[in-house]
Amino acid sequence: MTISIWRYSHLLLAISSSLFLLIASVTGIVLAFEPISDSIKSFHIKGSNDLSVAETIHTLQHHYDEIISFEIDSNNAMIASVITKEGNSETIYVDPTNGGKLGKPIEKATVFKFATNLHRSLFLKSTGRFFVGFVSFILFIIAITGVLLILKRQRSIKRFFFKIEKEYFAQFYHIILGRLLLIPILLIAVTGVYLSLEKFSLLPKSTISHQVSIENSGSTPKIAIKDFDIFKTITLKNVKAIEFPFSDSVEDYFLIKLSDRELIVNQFTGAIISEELYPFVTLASQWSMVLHTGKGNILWSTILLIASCSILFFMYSGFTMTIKRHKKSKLRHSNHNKDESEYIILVGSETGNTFTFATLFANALAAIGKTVFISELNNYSSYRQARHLIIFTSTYGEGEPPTNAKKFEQKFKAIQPINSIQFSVVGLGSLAYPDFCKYALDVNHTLASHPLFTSVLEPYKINNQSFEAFKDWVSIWSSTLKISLHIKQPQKKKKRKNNVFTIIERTPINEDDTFLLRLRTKRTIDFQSGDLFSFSPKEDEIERLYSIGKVNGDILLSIKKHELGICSNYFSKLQKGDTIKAFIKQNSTFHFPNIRKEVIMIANGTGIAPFLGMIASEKNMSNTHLFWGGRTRVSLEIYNDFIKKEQLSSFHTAYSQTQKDKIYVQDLITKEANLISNALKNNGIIMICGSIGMQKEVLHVLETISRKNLNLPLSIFEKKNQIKIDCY
Ligand SMILES: Cc1cc2nc3c(=O)[nH]c(=O)nc-3n(C[C@H](O)[C@H](O)[C@H](O)COP(=O)(O)O)c2cc1C
Repeated sequence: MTISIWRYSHLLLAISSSLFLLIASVTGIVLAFEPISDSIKSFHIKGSNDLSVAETIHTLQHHYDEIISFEIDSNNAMIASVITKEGNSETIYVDPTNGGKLGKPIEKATVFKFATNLHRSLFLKSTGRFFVGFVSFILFIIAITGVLLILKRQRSIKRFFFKIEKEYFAQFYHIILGRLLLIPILLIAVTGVYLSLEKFSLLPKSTISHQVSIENSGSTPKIAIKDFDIFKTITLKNVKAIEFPFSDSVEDYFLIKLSDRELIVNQFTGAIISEELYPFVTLASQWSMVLHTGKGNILWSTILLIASCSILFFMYSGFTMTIKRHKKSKLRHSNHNKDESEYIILVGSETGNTFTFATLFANALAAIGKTVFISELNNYSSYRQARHLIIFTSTYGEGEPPTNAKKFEQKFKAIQPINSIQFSVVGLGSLAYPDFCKYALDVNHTLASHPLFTSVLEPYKINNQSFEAFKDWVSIWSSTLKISLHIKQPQKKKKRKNNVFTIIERTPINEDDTFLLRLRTKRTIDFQSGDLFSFSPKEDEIERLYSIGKVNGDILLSIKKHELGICSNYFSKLQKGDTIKAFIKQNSTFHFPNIRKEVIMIANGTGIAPFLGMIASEKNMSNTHLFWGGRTRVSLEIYNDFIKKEQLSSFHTAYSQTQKDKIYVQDLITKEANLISNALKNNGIIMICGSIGMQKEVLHVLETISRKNLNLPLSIFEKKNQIKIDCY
């Protein structure tokens, strides 16, 4: 299957460096604990950072016979090399406030020594160091290609942190963690590369050469060290190390290493003999070390720890995603070659889901003895025996083709068909995106504009990979072509963890064969009205989804019993106290808006269920209007208890069977054109729930109103997510 260049690079680099990344991240996890452990055992004395160098030297000189040097470690503790009054030479941690000995420097723990060597050089000396540096560079590229993939998915930089549609655990958290930990991972990679370049002396020279000023090099006027101006102004906070003069000779001096510069100070007069800023390369090395190791900063080392763990997770989730995609996109072998086949099936798919449908369809045709050829849209060609072309394609970006369909249009223009062909296009997409199945519509348009291609059916759109909708299309297509097709069930999905729901109330079945179920579960589940109740009956294990109303924490379902409906018949027999196993799927694109806006709720039949929950949960519905279409007044009765008319701004009903002239919900909308156009203009939300037929009619009316009253196409408001749809 064709995959985009960025996904390909991301994957290839991840696979090729996986072993090294595994070692680097596991040792990185171990090493992240070192700064934490060091800081717990630190000899840092609180408040000592603010002592001046003058005070500190004065205190130490009282306490020790001679001071050779001292340095401040990454945890702000002072290590000094001294000669004690007893004449012993020692390197010890001292308390700068009183000069007292605190302890001896602790040797690095064996586990950290081992992890450091493995992390830095894989115990392979220079060769290993080179590999580690190179893998850091690869990690950097993996992170950048990851960013590009997220940008492609989110469609703009502005939307980088916008919501991600959850397909499955590995995919969702790969993206979520990738966004959250992008900066630490980039820093780990860049600093890793920098430190390796430094080790191989590939960076510009970073040593300082001091220019000694002659006029400050004399030994007069002699001043006590504690009175040196420069020592009085520098506090320990800024000091990295100080080397004391080797002898009383005027050529020997204090060497002061600060965080950004080095100073040479006359040991008699306290005058600055030389002052040099560190070059950028040295500062960058210091920063790289701190950022790469987290030394001296527990918060940063904790972030590094999380980032190292996340790299392991990315490896797991990345491979899971790849295997999943590969499995889905594996094309079954066509039972005939392209020039022998009567039925040509072409697939446009980015992440493999569309292949599942196309393959089921191809199998069904092959099962009744048809010659079938199935391939990717990019492989479009001429087909000697073809009579039917069936295209299944998803849509990406802003109505763009998936990667394996990008060349289709160009090839279609270039290749002359041999025979006249009947075609059908099935779009797989999601209503969560403004350009729902747009690419399928484009393909349909391209085919329709060719004289040798004849359309069998209107292009058909499938939302969220609905198997039900797919089966509907197969049945329409096959009855149009007078073929009897049997679609075999897809492979059973891994069982999800169902919850047990108890029926706590039900209404009798009314004259429209509709009834309400109220369900409760013992476990606390976080859900909202508009989410979906997922139930898979034992008979076929195919998932059915029902829009939920949430009423006082219970689930309210409105169900219409269909003569042959496995689920609706099963539900219709459930009595109070019965239990069923199901789970709740989040459907955040159909939640009531959080921000107070005008909301127009439009439903027909059982589509009212989520709105009943919204009315029950929302205290303030002063800006909310409900439009509902049913057969008769009696149809409304089962819902009456939940509709608080006085709470709503307005409630409009359309009964199709009550009067001679049928009135549908779209007729009510036409009548209230001003209400609708004002809501659209003022960023209000229109929510539609119910049958696909009603959705089509309502959208048509909304389009007309929008164009007439606002002079704008409805797509403007669809793009701004002002139209929310949950129809089936
Ligand atoms: C990043 C991204 C962008 C998408 N853009 C659209 C879109 O513009 N229009 C649409 O109808 N569906 C869009 N979808 C939904 C997919 O087309 C839908 O999930 C489809 O079933 C995926 O099929 P595939 O796995 O075969 O590619 C998008 C999905 C993703 C992840």
